[in-house]
Amino acid sequence: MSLWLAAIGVSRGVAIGAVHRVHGTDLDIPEYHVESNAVDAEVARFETALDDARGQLAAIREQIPANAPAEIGAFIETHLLMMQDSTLTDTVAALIREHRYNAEWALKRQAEHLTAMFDQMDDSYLRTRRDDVVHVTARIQRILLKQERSIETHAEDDAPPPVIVADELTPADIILLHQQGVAAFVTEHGGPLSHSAILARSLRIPAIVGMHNARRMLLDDETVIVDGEAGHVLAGPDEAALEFYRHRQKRDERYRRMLGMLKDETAVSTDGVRVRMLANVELPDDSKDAADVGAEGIGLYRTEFLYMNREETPGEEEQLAAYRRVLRSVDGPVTIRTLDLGADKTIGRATTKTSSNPALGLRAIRLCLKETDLFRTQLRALLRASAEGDLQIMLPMVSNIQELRQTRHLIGEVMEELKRDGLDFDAQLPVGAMIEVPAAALSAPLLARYCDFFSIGTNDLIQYTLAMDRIDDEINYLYDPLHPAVLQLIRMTIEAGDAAGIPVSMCGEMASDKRYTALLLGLGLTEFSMHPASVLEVKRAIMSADVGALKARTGEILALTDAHAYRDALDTLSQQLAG
Ligand SMILES: C=C(OP(=O)(O)O)C(=O)O
Repeated sequence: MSLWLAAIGVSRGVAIGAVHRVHGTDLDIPEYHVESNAVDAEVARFETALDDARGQLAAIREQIPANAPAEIGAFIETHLLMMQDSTLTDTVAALIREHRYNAEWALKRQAEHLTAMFDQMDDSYLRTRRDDVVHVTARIQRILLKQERSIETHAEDDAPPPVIVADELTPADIILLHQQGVAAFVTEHGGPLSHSAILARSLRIPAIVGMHNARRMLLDDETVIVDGEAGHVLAGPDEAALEFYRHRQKRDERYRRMLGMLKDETAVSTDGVRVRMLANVELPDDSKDAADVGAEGIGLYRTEFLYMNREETPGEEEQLAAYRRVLRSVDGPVTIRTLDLGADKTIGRATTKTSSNPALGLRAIRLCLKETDLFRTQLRALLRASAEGDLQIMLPMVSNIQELRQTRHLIGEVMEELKRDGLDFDAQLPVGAMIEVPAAALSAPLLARYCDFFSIGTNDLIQYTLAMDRIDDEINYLYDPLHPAVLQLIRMTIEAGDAAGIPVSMCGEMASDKRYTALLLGLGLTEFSMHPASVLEVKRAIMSADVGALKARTGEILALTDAHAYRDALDTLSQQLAG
């Protein structure tokens, strides 16, 4: 019998594959004592599980394709090393012998001890090793509990592609799983604006979040259809459903081919307004996708992904090579955002303190201005790369002028250093700010004095304006790009940019959603940046829009005070080009 489940679709497309449940770190660990004469066998059981876990990781390491980002290998190496560490291995064996604990319980006790120790450490790098302990012990626990259905067991050629069903997936998990050829992701938690969802969209992998109890309802290896647009999962589909969705896959493919014909067209509205179409990229190699859809440049390169899944932060030369790669792969300007760490994006050598409210804590530009060595290395690499192409530096989470002044001062110092070192850079390279907190939008006319451009980050702007956590699926209903407060802030930012004569683009997810294209054009936006998968679709909407008419209509709508009339009119306007 088929089972129909619904949740939040966050990355479009249809996938047909076999369920592969990834058990998280929330395992139920049994506690019991083994008989005295069974202690040796219990230790052996633990050691076999440990060996299996090492074997799994070694096998995954072998499967990493040659073109995969280097950090994926480093991430696996760290876990392998940890599995050889005696504080984990010998101590667990000793606990089994001493207390006659079952292996799972002994491992749990030692993991708790280690994580508590890491939590208390003064060194932020060591403190964050706790996550590695949690992940490594969960892998061994899953083997002991026989709950491990690792993705490498699906490696046979004719096996259906795996649909990963998990409690939640970090951006690092997504990168890792993508390398292994997954068909779709379904998670119990997460929201459409989580970085994992954004990553799934840019990798064009259908994904659904917020499907509570998915791991209970779906069984390993059963066939499922994932509709990433509607947010539906159909388990155990009959032949008619399979036929319907195979047809949908073909239709989607035809639609993509039709859009492909727009690749070399310029985005000009029916009344002659020229709009610039830029792409967002997460990894240097993604810029190839941007070129494939004819993007006119990169509007947002999220550099934090260079820092993930690895022990050490990337050095100047490595960053320089990555930035050069992006610059070479696209024609047009490349806007590189400085490190935006914090909240749902963390790195192995995380530098953030554990904060009770990470989204409001020491993150992004705040963190960079505190950890200036980290920031200087990135600025040196960025400035050196600027000698070779049209590069712009974009600062995340700016909320006051002081941050811009400090950064500009630091850039000046780094330029002096490079001059002394005899290294080239573009002394005129544009430096701009993301407008993603309400304070920045409200003070945009002032910030504009220190910025060469603005880019509106609607993902965070909506989160901070509406006081809703972008990764919390429980309050996803509050996520509303059409909220009057959000639209006013967008409008103010565009007007401030126009008045100061600096370009304003939008790189948040709102720019990539064709339902909002008409509204954004009506608000005066002329630069859109989005993941490559949406560029052609939004371009198509722009090419059929009359911007003059939309501006007049948008002005009238925003002046409405009747909430219902406002909402209805906006919905109509939003749908106008979305068809
Ligand atoms: C583009 C944005 O940044 P992030 O990487 O945080 O999604 C945004 O906030 O809109």
